[in-house]
Amino acid sequence: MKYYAIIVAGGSGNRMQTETPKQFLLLKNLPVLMHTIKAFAQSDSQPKILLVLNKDQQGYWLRLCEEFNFRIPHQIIDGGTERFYSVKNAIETINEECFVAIHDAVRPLVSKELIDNCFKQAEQRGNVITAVQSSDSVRLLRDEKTSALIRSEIYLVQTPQTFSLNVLKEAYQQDFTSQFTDDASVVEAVGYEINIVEGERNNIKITYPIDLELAELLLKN
Ligand SMILES: Nc1ccn([C@@H]2O[C@H](COP(=O)(O)OP(=O)(O)OP(=O)(O)O)[C@@H](O)[C@H]2O)c(=O)n1
Ligand SMILES: C[C@](O)(CO)[C@H](O)COP(=O)(O)O
Repeated sequence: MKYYAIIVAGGSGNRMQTETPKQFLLLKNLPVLMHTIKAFAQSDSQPKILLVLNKDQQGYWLRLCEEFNFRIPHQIIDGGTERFYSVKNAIETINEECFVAIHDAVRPLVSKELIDNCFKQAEQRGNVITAVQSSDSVRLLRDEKTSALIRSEIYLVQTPQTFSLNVLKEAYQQDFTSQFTDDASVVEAVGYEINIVEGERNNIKITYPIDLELAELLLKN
């Protein structure tokens, strides 16, 4: 079976509030995005890597690759205005039967073991997304009233999210809605059940400044 990894790095990082988009910030002296690509390149699955980048940032990325002597092969795809369109652009370039892991560039601590497990489980079950059970109590706020949810039923979703290419091609024909916050929600909307595999607690998404500080602490030397 062939494997692909779509690494989405087409965002502008508004919540991070740094001039340089967060995917290019240094984490232990290497841009965040390079850590992420390295994890996929080191996996046994050896996926073909598609990197989605905003057109305006592609030149900057190529200069970073020179500066850091970063030689892992990857194909650059133009980003879209929403994560949905960034993923869609990448899917449209793939034309062979395969399994595709979609991963946020800003989750640089993903392990190669988790990546390999996702490809293996997706082949067995059709699709698989990574998630961890909530360790906090959770409440729903609706119509100004809060109510407790059953914590053991709540999963916090991560990436990689891995699917067969055919399923992704079908799902990404849909029109975008703001409820599509990840790939699982897009695939579910065309009728597929989504399978969960245990994620990793340190597979954090760098969203706010504190997340970068946490990643520095969590990253093994
Ligand atoms: N149009 C977009 C928006 C997001 N992403 C990517 O999707 C991942 C998860 O998105 P998020 O953390 O929301 O990143 P940003 O959109 O950059 O952040 P913000 O929402 O704070 O602006 C990131 O790796 C981001 O680069 C993308 O490829 N294309
Ligand atoms: C895909 C994702 O990382 C799963 O948790 C998340 O939904 C991305 O959300 P964001 O608002 O685009 O950061």
